[in-house]
Amino acid sequence: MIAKVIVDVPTSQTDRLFDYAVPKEWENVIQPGIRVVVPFGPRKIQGFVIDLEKESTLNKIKPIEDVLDVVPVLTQELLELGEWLSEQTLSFKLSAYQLMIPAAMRTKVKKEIVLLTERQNLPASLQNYFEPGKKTLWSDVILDQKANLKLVQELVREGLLEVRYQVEEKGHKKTARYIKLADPNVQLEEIPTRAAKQREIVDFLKESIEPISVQDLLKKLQTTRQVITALVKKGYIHEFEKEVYRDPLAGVQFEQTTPLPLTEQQQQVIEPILDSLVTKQHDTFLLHGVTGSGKTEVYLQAIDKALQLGREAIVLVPEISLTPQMVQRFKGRFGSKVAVLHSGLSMGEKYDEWRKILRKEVEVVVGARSAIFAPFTNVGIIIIDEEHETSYKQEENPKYHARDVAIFRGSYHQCPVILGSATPSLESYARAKKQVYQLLPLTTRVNQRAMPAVEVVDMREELRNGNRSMFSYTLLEMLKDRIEKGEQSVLFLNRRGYSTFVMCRDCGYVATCEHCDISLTYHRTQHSLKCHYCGHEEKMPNTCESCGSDHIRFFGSGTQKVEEELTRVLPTARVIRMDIDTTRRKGSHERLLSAFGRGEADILLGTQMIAKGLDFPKITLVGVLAADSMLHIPDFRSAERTFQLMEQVSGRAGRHDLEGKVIIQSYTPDHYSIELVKSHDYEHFFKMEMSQRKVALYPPYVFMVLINISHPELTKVITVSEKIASFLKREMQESTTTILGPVASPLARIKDRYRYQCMIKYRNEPRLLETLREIQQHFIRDMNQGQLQVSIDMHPYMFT
Ligand SMILES: Nc1ncnc2c1ncn2[C@@H]1O[C@H](COP(=O)(O)OP(=O)(O)OP(=O)(O)O)[C@@H](O)[C@H]1O
Ligand SMILES: [Zn+2]
Ligand SMILES: [Zn+2]
Repeated sequence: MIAKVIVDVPTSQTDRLFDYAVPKEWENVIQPGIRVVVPFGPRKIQGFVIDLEKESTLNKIKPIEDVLDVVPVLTQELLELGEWLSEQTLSFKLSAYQLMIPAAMRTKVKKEIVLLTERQNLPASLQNYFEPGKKTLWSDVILDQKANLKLVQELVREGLLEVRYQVEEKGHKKTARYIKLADPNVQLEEIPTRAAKQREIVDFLKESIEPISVQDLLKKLQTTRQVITALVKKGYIHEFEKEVYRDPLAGVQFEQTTPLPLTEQQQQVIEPILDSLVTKQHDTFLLHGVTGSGKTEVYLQAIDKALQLGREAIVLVPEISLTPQMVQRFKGRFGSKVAVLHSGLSMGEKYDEWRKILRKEVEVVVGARSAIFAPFTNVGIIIIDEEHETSYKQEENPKYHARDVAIFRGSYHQCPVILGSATPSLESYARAKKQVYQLLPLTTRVNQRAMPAVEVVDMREELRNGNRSMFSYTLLEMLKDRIEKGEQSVLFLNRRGYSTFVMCRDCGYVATCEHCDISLTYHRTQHSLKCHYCGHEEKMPNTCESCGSDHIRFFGSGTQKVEEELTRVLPTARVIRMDIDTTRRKGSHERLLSAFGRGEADILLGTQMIAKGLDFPKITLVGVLAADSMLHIPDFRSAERTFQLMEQVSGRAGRHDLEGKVIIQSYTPDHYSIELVKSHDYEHFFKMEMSQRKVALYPPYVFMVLINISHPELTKVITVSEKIASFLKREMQESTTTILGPVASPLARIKDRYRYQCMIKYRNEPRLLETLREIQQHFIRDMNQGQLQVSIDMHPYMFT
């Protein structure tokens, strides 16, 4: 028997299956999805077993040296998914598989085998490894006798043993002492009546189904340690170690919630979802529901159905909205059936949550992007909330999009996938229009609550009227009014995109590229404006091309500056500032939000991180300080992002009984992405934006690939970039595919590496993946030496 192994060496040459002999004793034990240690040249390294075969075509193969898992850490589905993912993202198979297992398992920590039963219940040959009070290391058992592995594997399956990583962490409290009856049928009369306390314990244990921890028992029965010890000595009860998970939410009380009666619209959208669940059909739904329309309740009830059918649920939410408020809603409905995965967890906590999934101790996982790889085997529904969020795309290798993975898994399990958003991505909405996805609209807020009234303030006008402050008269008046009434306000400042573009403060004019319809970027060193798509360059103007004013300059200020200004104009206002600086420490994000929730501040001032998920009844005013800053990022999605963000921020106001009001300050109030927020008209925005994309040839009309080339020497970057561009021009279909560049990247130098990029726009290019692979292969030697980097991003979201 031989095993086909992907080894832990991330290079192109080793990105293939290697053959290793399976030792006789390990046949039928080693399965696909198990990790092994194999000799590789002079070293011993880890690898994933992908497949097993009768024999090898090679005549000399080395044997597997050690086994790292008793049960596969990757299911058959995940093995196939990894293969597909590495093809689609042009990355190493190894990297794809490593995405799917928790970091704790990739570190070099020791494993121990934990006894979950009495020693005498083990086969005789294993008993000696388990001395009372001593830890049993995996390596001692397995490497001693190869045949032990098979035994251990069986015992793990039967639940008598468990293999556990020793992830050492601060505050690590992994096990507790537990007790249970030695003989569940013990007669109470056997214990002398004078030992009343002992009788009480035995009586209690006879009644309880689950083992109880010593600590809990002491508290419950008001008894002492001595009584327990006496019972253990007499052999009536057993004391043992039991794992307690590191629970990130320990101590947090979740109020149990029950399904709400659905509104008519909610009823209409849930029906097709339940249909596809029951008939085991893979459909992708786009749940387009305005802010506050009750999408979450639809998710909850659809998940409920999946669980009733004995299937599992995966829910993705953006990292930024994985707040206790969000987690609460899932834990409140499904309690301990929910595992939560997000980047705020420690390595050990993540490992614990992941194991709960693998062992089927939970049925629902709520998590950020990587939770899409949850090792469930009977998935019944996959939900991606806020599907338009770009954080669902991973920006490092493998550069995958969680939506694509969701659809792969949905089709594997023949189950529905729900993409939900108040402002769907253009790509998804276009697919829904073409009936690739099924559109499910929720057009009104729950209980007919009004959408907030939006007013756009023209900041050019303010300047003309002599107001040079960053707050318009209207916004300032409204803020004062809310403070007087004891209501709350949210002030949103967009930090992205500052000081890359130049704008006329008199007329709002922003210079754009005449070829690409993309904002030009200011380059300080040459004092010029450049296009990062095609390379077009022009001189920095001294006067506005549109109105002749000389008020043409950079734009922007930070949250700290806004806060200072705010306390100057509104000295009595209590302000909570939320930005990267104030939320650096673990837990500070939640602390600030709950302080605001308790009404300890009048104004919440913040960046992107306050744009979504907030559901506070007293927020009646939302102010957006500079709506334009995102609009002029050199990115073809900038209008889409602006509309989405404005709509999301507006959605925070007036979600409950009090009416909401939104003030958007802008230098380009007539731009459709700002103008259309007034009427909350997504459909109209979609039409406008689609026509722009059509003219300029951007997704969803074409697909894109971004190739980034970097090297410490500028000349080398330029030569390689030019070679790549001309190779592409030769290989791709001239009539339907466009190659843009090479051109310096928006961030032209990072960490002393010069950066250039090429872009491909295509509709249908059957040889694309193959050609890109060829490029990777061609520069393999330079790349291995670490100097040159050529990174390929299929369907890119970041153009820096
Ligand atoms: N059927 C219902 N009956 C009564 N209240 C409901 C119902 N469905 C949802 N709600 C309530 O309406 C409010 C808004 O719902 P929810 O937060 O789910 O909306 P959403 O569409 O997810 O909004 P957003 O996109 O802004 O996050 C919540 O307070 C929720 O509890
Ligand atoms: Zn251009
Ligand atoms: Zn002007």
